[in-house]
Amino acid sequence: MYQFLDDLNADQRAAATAPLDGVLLVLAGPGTGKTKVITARVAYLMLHYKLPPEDIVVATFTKKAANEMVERLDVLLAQFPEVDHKKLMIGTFHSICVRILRRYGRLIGLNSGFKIADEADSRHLVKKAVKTLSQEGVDLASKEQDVKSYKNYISSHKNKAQLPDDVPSAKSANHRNKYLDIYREYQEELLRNNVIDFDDCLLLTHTLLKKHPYCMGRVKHVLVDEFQDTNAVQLGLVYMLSGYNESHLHNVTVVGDPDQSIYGFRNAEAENFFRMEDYYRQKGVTVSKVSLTQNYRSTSNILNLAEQLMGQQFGKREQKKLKSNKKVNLPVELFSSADNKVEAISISKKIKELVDGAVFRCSDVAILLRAGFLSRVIEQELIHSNLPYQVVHGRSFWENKEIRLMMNFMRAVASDMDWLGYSRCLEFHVAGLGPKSMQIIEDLFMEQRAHNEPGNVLAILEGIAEGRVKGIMAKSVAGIKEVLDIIKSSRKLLLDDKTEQEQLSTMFNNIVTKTKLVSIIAKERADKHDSPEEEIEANLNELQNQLVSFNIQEETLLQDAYETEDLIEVADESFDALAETSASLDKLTQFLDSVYLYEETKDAKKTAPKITITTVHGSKGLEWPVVFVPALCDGILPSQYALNTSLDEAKRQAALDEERRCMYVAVTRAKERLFLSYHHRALGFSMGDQAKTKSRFLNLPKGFVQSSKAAMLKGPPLNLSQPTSRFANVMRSSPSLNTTYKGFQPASKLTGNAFTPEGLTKISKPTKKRLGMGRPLRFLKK
Ligand SMILES: Nc1ncnc2c1ncn2[C@@H]1O[C@H](COP(=O)(O)OP(=O)(O)OP(=O)(O)O)[C@@H](O)[C@H]1O
Repeated sequence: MYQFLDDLNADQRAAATAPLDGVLLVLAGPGTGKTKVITARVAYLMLHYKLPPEDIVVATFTKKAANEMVERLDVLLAQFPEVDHKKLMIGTFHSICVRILRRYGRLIGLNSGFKIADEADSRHLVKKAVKTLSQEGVDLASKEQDVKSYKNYISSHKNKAQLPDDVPSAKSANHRNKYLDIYREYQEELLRNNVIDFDDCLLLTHTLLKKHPYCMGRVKHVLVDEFQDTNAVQLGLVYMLSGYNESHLHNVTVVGDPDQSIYGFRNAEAENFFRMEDYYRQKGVTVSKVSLTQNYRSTSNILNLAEQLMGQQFGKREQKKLKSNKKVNLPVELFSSADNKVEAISISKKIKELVDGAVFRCSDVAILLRAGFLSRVIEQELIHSNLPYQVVHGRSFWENKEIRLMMNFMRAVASDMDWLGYSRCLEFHVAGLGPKSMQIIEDLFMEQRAHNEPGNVLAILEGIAEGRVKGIMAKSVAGIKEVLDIIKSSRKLLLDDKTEQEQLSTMFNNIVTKTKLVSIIAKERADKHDSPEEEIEANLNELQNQLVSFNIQEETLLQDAYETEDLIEVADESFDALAETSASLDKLTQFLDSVYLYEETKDAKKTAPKITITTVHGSKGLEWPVVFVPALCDGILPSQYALNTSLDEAKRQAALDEERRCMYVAVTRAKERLFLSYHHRALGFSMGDQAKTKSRFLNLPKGFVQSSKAAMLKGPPLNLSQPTSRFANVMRSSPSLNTTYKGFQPASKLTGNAFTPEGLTKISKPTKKRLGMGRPLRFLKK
């Protein structure tokens, strides 16, 4: 009927074309085409059942997955120009919720110009809540560790859809729950500061839809990808989004694989499949299930190993019988090395062998790591071997000081209501601005907020600059004037008669230059590096790239006039409050939102031919012909936490099961070749070398892997004093160290460093040092 259905096998087609009404659960193993099916189903819903795209909600696990789905739809629907799939409400749960809150948040007292709090904001506000309660006489510990446990308490309740009043102990008057007091005070702080935290994106939408379900009353179908990683609030959101439109009640499609549930630390619950089934059956809704067993990705050796691994699971699990369609079936290789450096050398040699044999290209290869810190030693060896690679960033990139500061300056440029963003800029840039002066400014802002105004930090700072506020030292007033100049001049640049990309990049450079960010942070790091500018500039270039190349998400669903009169009023007020002065400012705001929602904007698969290094969590939903999973040692995979004997048995087993699923996700990314490895010593830790043992997950019966002892470590010894030009070539191709975007001047140019749009001209000592170059490696000295 539709050509795209011809590309599906019978089970896949049954899922894609299932009846519109009712609940469809697609439970299937890795590589069985779940993504393909959900995409085809969306197309089918629009074409066959004529559902308007703006009435369909599609929740994906990452922004990347949403983009990929839209691209696939571009192809599937090429012959149907009448269907505008760009209007789909598609994105991560968090981004969909933020869009809903921006539009209707007013109904629950939220200001539409809210910002999303980052880790630092949220920690700061917890500390503030503790301070306020302590001043009221509550005895509270306030060490970093305590703050962390307060945050965990808050987050775990938010993930169960419990606001302070919903926490069970809130109803018992018998004892005072200090944690709950902090939670309550923290929520007030968020509101006072006009920010919401990461968990609130979901929780507040949940609260909104509970009270005002008609807001999203036109939704006709809800689809969720990677359903095994949803938490209780997300499940509740699915119920609500699909539970109001009477003509399309409870129309839901979810796809997923309980074996790939690896977000337990964010309270994801793989049992949601079964909960959902029970919930709808009790409501008398038809629930149908389709399972997919044909695997199109991996060889049978890879599939057998994966199944064997999951057979060790403590928890209940149905056996999977996946069939491979691959003709060539090479063994999975396992090798052990004396230490992590030998392991890294073995990996780069093996990659060279595969690439030189012209069987694979570098872009066919991925190295998947349990934790980001494991990449350093591997990067070093890839550079030595002249192998181009890219590191797909984890959270750590966003935690660099220069990145956090730039983000705060951009937050201030984007909104005058963002006191937390402004306060970090003031702390950084204004000399002599002590806690007392900061308190004066904060009090003025809070006074505005107490009068139900959104708050305007810029106006307060202007008041100070004009001498209308007492108590701020003259030296600080001069600094405040500079901050005002940075913000105002940056905004002006966003209105210049230039392309959007040029506006954003000149705005970015303006902040870098006027704050003297590079030299100030470099000075702070001088004791750790010989010349840290290079690393700071590389990071800033990367941030600038991400900003300029950011893809704005269409918000059509929420801009359509389908609402009742009351809702139109709410939405219009929100729109007025958000009335932006330029498209670039709009884009800046969306970019900031996406970063605070931790949505990686760079696409791992779309860059030049390079080896990908990423974490297992970052590899979800992706596939490569060749996959290496190194450092399979107890304490790494499974992580130390899961081995902690002080945990009670049930918790320890659950943690181990989650770690095992992590390994399952890693190995099932491989299409043709899979290389597993471990080492006996980890070198180069500040506490000294560490002895390591083989991961318990590798205790497999004979025949599943082909073992060797660092057998690949052959060939000429590595020359560690290679000419710098050789490094330069590699550095040029490594975006993690130097990226440029066509059409704008890299931030590094402003400080005249060795970066050029073409790449690095030399590797300086600090970079070598960061990557551990320039000193003989221990194992070679032996
Ligand atoms: N019917 C089919 N015919 C040919 N190739 C297919 C078919 N279905 C899926 N594939 C291919 O199989 C691979 C895996 O598909 P997809 O990424 O959709 O799987 P998945 O089930 O979402 O995997 P995972 O859960 O591991 O992320 C892709 O390369 C896809 O193009």
